[in-house]
Amino acid sequence: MTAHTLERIAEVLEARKNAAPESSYVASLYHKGLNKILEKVGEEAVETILAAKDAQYSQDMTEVIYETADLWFHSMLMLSALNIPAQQVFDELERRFGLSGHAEKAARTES
Ligand SMILES: N=c1c2ncn([C@@H]3O[C@H](COP(=O)(O)OP(=O)(O)OP(=O)(O)O)[C@@H](O)[C@H]3O)c2ncn1[C@@H]1O[C@H](COP(=O)(O)O)[C@@H](O)[C@H]1O
Repeated sequence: MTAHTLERIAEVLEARKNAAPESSYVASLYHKGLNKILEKVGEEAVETILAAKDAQYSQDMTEVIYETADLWFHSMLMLSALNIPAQQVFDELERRFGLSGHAEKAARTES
């Protein structure tokens, strides 16, 4: 996957806003509403954490990769439901690129 893949997913999520709920998983979640989408984000976050915990002992990364993909996908769906362009998150990460986390936190707490 590249950043381009996330951009393509964002485009599909936007297009699904006009789709019938029974025709698509994404459309069905839009139809159920933001609370259901947030529930899925929470569920996928927990599943990712559990998979990561197991992976450190088993050294099998398959599940953690699968669950992280679910988490990223549902997080993008959350942004889309709130009409936040995924590009704004890409821009924020780009802005932070090369900036140490410690320096970034110091800049935030000074202002
Ligand atoms: N990347 C994904 C993607 N990742 C995960 N999922 C779905 O997310 C769900 C994950 O939920 P769970 O693991 O809890 O499984 P579940 O039991 O099916 O879910 P629940 O019934 O419990 O809600 C599964 O149904 C997956 O199929 C995805 N569904 C869609 N996409 C992308 O979105 C596009 C549009 O999808 P549709 O709207 O369905 O055409 C697709 O072409 C993909 O690119």
